[in-house]
This record gives sequence, structure tokens and C-alpha cells, in this order.
Amino acid sequence: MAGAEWESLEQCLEKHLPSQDLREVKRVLYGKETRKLDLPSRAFEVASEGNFELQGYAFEAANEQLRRPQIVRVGLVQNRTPLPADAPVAEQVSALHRRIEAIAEVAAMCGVNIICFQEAWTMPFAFCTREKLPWTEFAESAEDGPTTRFCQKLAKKHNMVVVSPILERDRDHGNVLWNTAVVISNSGAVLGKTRKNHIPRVGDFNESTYYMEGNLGHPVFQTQFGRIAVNICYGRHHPLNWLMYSINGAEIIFNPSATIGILSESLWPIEARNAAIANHCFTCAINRVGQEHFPNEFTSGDGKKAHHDFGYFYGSSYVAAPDGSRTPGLSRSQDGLLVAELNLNLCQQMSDVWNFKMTGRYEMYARELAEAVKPNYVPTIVKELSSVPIRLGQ
Ligand SMILES: NC(=O)NCCC(=O)O
Repeated sequence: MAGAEWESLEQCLEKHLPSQDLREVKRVLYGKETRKLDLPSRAFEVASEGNFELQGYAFEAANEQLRRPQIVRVGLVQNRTPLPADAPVAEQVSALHRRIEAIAEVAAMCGVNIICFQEAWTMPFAFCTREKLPWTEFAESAEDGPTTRFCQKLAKKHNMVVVSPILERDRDHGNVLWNTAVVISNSGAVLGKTRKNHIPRVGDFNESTYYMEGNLGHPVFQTQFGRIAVNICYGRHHPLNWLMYSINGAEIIFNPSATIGILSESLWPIEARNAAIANHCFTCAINRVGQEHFPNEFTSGDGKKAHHDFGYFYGSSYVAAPDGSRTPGLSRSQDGLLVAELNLNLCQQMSDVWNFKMTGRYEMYARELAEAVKPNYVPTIVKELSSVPIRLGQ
């Protein structure tokens, strides 16, 4: 399994394919080509000085007579944890704040309107250890914890909506923990929060030790720049989870994630992109980068030896559009900022072409699902009535 040395699928294709083949391969793998955004050269300089990658693309939509284009720029941030996992908690959090502050500066230079960070961005992804301290100390209030206050300042300074996925401690309900994304308006006000609906119990992603499945449903946040929702990590394997955000009107669904190559890299390019197609919306898939090393050994419940390392977080963040096109991914090994310019008119345009909301048989599914979840449900399997073999010629 490749680690940091294998930079990206895109680089590999570009290196090895003749240009004619490359064009056709990209057409099939990536859909209609996204235009490269003309970002300020100073932004590239600052990104390079700050040792992170910057890429920018635009999705086009057809001109309409009655609606103006609804242009919005989103920024997806992927990053390593700058300090080792055994550094003091407060130092780790503050190093991450500083790192994100620097990346957000560049996002502002690129005209980003909505920025989203990776899942549980203020901490190492320590849930594999199943230890409580010190990891639970990273949890904060979604309403007024230090990270929310930090993001409020960013939002106000840059006139940017900030989506901040954190480990939440809910002091109004017995101080329990949640995997939460806080949505902060460009005014600096906390618009609300949303919680991870599906908790993985797969390999080292055994997060059920820390928090339960989210209880806030599928909220969509009306921002000045469009209607957004957040489907946190493992929720991307659940088509109905995407569907419900879309049914509530989401035009852009962010998918802040933490996932490793050995488990999910072949699923990664498909799932968020398929969700964009199926739901006539934009999706933004964000993954962290690098290898995280934990002080105490843990096992993965697979009969293999205990170890200190999570697998390799392969980055590769990308944006997918409702017409099935997508941006190239950010690198597998570097911190990065992906800027994508979206024309939200494309959502309705694609809905009018494909009509999935019209052809979807939601009533039928709702009726059948309501039956299927009952304890006494008998699956509808049609069987041959008689088990006596029919003799031909009699
Ligand atoms: N963070 C998280 O839910 N990871 C689970 C693994 C995956 O969904 O790829």
C-alpha cells in the first residue's frame, strides 16, 4: 500500500499516458473538464512558503435568461497534525489553529466564501486507541469553545463561512461527547451545528467508544453563499444520509473525513461523486494527510500484532459537481487548499436533465422501509410454490 512516496493518481496518469489517451482517460474518469482558476500569484507564493499545495478549479453552468449565475467559491483544507500526538494537548490545538489560520489567509486571498476543515481537525485521530485520556481533553463546546471562538474570528475577518468539524463536549446534556461540525456564518455568528449520523465500527475506526450516532437529523444551513450541509466521514457510505441533506435543500454537501488507504482509497473517488450526481448537488470530500503515531500500542482486532501507527491518511480531497464532473484531487502527501468555484445554477439544471427528484419513488420506499424495520418483517422473496420437481412429458 503506497504511502507518501506515491503523490497522486493524477500525477501518475500525467506521467505515463500519451496526451491523446490522457484526454480520453480524464474524460471517463473525471467527466467534463474543470477550468483552472486564475488565482493570485501571491497566493501561490504564500502557499509555497507555508509548505502547502494550492489548486483551483471552476465548474461551468449554462447561462439562463431569468436567473443570474450563483457563483460561490469553496475552500477545502487537508492537513497533517503539526505536532506529535504525545505533545501537550493545548500545544497541539494551538499549533493546529496556527496552521489553519495561515491556510485560511490564502483562502481569503483566493476569494473563498465557504471554507471547510477536515474531520476532528483540532486533534490527532486518536479514536483507534480506545483510550480516554488525554484524547477526550480535545473535546470542546460547539457554542463557545476555544476553537469555535477562533473560527468566529476567522469568519468575521475574512467574511467567510467556516465549517469546523470538532470533537464536541455537550455541557447541556451531561457533558457527553459528539462528533460535530459547527457552522459559523460569515458574520461571525454561530449558525448552528450538525452531528455525525453514522459511527464506524470497522478496523481501527472504532469510534463508538467515544460518542453515539448523531441526534440532530439532517440540518441544512442557509448561508449568504448558498445552502450547505455536512455529512461527516463514514456518512458518505450511506446513500440515504446524502439524500436527506439533499431533500432538505442542500446545494453543497461537505464531507470532512479521516480515512486510510488500506480501507477506503478505492471507494474515495466514487462515493462523494456519486452522491453529487444522485442528488443534483455539489459535494466536497476532504481527507486528512499523513501517518499518526500514538504513544501506546493498540490492536486492530484482526489477530495482527499491536502497533503504534494508524494507517496512511491519503489526502486526495476533491469537489464533485451534479453533472458528474470533478476536480483533480489534492496530493496524497501534502497539506493543501483546494479552491473550487461553483455555479449553483448547475444543481437545478442537472435536476431538470435527469429528474431524479421527480423519478425517485420516495413514497414507495418510505412505505416499504417503514415495514422493513419492523421486528416481524418478512422479506419479500418470491419462491416457487411446489418443491416437487415437475416431470416433463407427463
Ligand atoms: N472517520 C471515519 O468515520 N472513518 C471511517 C472510515 C471510512 O469511512 O473510510
